[in-house]
Amino acid sequence: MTDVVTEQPTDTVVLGRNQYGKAENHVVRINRDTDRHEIRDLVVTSQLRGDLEEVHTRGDNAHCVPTDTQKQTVFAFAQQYGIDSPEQFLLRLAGHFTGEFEWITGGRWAAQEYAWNRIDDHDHCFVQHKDEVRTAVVVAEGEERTVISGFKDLTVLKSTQSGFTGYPKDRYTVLPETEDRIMSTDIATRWRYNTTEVDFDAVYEDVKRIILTKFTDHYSKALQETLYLMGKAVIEAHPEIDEIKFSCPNKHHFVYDLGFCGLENDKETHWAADRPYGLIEATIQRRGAAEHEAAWMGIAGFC
Ligand SMILES: O=c1[nH]c(=O)c2[nH]c(=O)[nH]c2[nH]1
Repeated sequence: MTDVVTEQPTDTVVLGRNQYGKAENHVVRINRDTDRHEIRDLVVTSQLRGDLEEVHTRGDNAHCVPTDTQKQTVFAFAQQYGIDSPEQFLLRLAGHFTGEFEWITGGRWAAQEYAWNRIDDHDHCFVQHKDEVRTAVVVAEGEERTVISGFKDLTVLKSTQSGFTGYPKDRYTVLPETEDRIMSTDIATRWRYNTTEVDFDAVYEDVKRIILTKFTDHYSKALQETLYLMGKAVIEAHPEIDEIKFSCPNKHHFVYDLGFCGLENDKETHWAADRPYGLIEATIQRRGAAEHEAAWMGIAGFC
């Protein structure tokens, strides 16, 4: 063991302002009390201030409430008290930390909330309250024109009616099977027209509508199945579209284990992990239609 060097306060430096904590705890709280689920989606940062002099100057952690404890508290409070509003949630955290630890005299608590709207007033399917980014590509070869339209960053979530079972298991498999999980993705899609005689705005809106409605209307056995069903519905409804591609992250939402503090968590409080994520890509084509590899050249991120 190496010698522990404890720095003493000196005449040359003093500790200035400081605060510390756990940043960007992404907590998704589903209220499942009735079949009509409610969702609150917050990214919460907790930082403590107070008598932390010796934590810094002597390496004495007696006053250092771990950032991990701050994180656990955020998830435990989401489960225990729910999330009425970001402000109320942060005030509760502030009250807790300053009340629980007498040397913690203040702090800073911040949140960003992602708002969700119901898809078609659905009970448990939501689309994030932001606009997607629309994309368009035209490729010319001689007289031929090929149009590929699409969008990205259409974020959707179903809080139930999704599972993942029946997959092969080997010695590296730890994932438990589930028949009830959150499924969420940022939909990126592009579709290729077989004609330019199209009301592009109208078809765009209809493809988006079909994709959103399809997302809601089935129990999903995997994101792969849902992408296939969405693509199939688009191809079937639009004879002017021969091919549609998807590139969609499976945005994992892990049920937060709150057993450490005796709280049950029946798929209500989730940690929305940003990385790693599944990446599910697929092309759905009209049977018998000509392929057009050259039109896709230069469009990255789709297979
Ligand atoms: O919908 C899913 N598809 C997968 O391929 C997969 N793999 C995994 O671990 N979870 C999931 N979920």
